[in-house]
Amino acid sequence: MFEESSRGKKSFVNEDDVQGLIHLKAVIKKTFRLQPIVPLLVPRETMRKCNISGYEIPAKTLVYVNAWAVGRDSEVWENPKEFYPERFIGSSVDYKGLNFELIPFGAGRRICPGIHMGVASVELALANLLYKFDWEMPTGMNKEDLDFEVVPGITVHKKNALCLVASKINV
Ligand code: HEM
Repeated sequence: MFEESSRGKKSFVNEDDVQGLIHLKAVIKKTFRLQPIVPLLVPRETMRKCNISGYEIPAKTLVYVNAWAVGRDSEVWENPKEFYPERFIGSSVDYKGLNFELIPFGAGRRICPGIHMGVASVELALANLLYKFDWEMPTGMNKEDLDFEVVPGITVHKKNALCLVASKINV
């Protein structure tokens, strides 16, 4: 992700530096796909009667779009449950609302207006944590012990905190 020789030398990884971190960006996209923060987006109400894939939807029906399920749909994603962020490297699939298979920020008129601020915050925080520290699981913990339980709600949060051991890298 970073050149090992230059790691930790700057005081802060900024937005320009982040643009070159292709692998980090792919990992974030992959995480948005499998663990969307707003899994059912914001509910819609139909304005008039319509037909979606053969289903008659009456006017004024509350409709939820399941972004969580879309991100795991084997009809659009090969091996959907696999941790394989490289699938996004060189791919034009993005989360800006034009590719309906990846909609962690929604799409259309009600797409998240904070998308750029949200992405920049996640990228900058993660890049700086990885730039300054090495990260390990606590002794005795294996990747099989990682738990993905969440507290349900319009936005999801981890049920149990992920505890990791951070060691500041020597510059
Ligand atoms: C990683 C960070 C974020 C994620 C994943 C996210 C995701 C979403 C999603 C999925 C929606 C619903 C879109 C839809 O139903 O089509 C939404 C709506 C919204 N988001 Fe975000 N968001 C993030 C950050 C932000 C930030 C930083 C702001 C403001 C500074 C923001 C403000 C809003 C607002 C105001 C709406 C409602 C838009 C409307 O209904 O017209 N979001 N967001």
